Amino acid sequence: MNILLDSAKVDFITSANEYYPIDGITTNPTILAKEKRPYIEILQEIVSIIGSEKMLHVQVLSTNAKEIVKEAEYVSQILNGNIYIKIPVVPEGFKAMMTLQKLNIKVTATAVFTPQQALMAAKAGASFVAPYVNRIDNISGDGVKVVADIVKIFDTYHIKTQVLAASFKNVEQVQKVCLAGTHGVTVSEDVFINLYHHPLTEWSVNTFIEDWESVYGKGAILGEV
Ligand SMILES: O=P(O)(O)OC[C@H]1O[C@](O)(CO)[C@@H](O)[C@@H]1O
Repeated sequence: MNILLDSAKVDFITSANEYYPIDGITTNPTILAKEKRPYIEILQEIVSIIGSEKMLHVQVLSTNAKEIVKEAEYVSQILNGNIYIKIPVVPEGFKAMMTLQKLNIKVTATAVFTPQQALMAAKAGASFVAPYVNRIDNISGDGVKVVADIVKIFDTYHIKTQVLAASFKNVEQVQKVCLAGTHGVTVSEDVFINLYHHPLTEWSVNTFIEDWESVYGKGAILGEV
C-alpha cells in the first residue's frame, strides 16, 4: 500500500521524507504553479530529496497525443528518477498512453471520476489510475464507492494497474478508501499530518514525561539515570 505526498513544497517534502517512509510524490500543474519558480528546478530538487527509487508523478499540459509524448519524453529524460507521467483520461491521452507504453515510459491516468474511465485507462496501458475522491464527493457523488468499484473491477479482470486514490480533504475519506482496498493514496500536507496526529497521543506522551520527571528529574532518560 503506497502513501504519497501531493505536494511541491520542498521543505515539507524534506522533513516528511526524513521521518516517514513515504513512497513518493505527486504533483500537478496547480501545485507546481503555487511555488512561483521554475518547475524543472522544483522537480529536480524533489528527485534529489526522495532519491531515484521513490516515485515522482508529473503531469503533462498538452492536449494532443504527439505533444503529450514529447512532454513525457522531456520530463523522463531530464529527471533522473522513478518518473510517472500523469495524463488525463481523454482520447488524445489514451493515444499517448499506448505510445508511451511502447517507449517504456510509465503513466498515471489522472482526472479519473468514474470506474469506466479507470478501466479504459488501464487497458490503454496506465500503471496507476488516480480517482479524485473529494472532487466526486463535492458534486454529491460518492468518491469512496468509485474507488471501491475500480478496485473490484481490476480484481475481477486481474488487471495489474493500481489505484492511487487522490483529492482528499479529510482523514475519513482516506480511511474509507483504504478499507475499500485502494493500492495507494496521495495526500496533501494537512491530511498527511492528520493521518497520525491525535490530541490524546500528545497528552499521553506529555503525561508519561511529567510523571517520570517528577521522580527521576528533568530530562532524565533510560540508561542515563
Ligand atoms: O482536489 P484536489 O485536492 O485538487 O486534488 C486533485 C488530485 O489529483 C492529482 O492531480 C492526482 O495525482 C493530485 O495531484 C491531486 O491530489
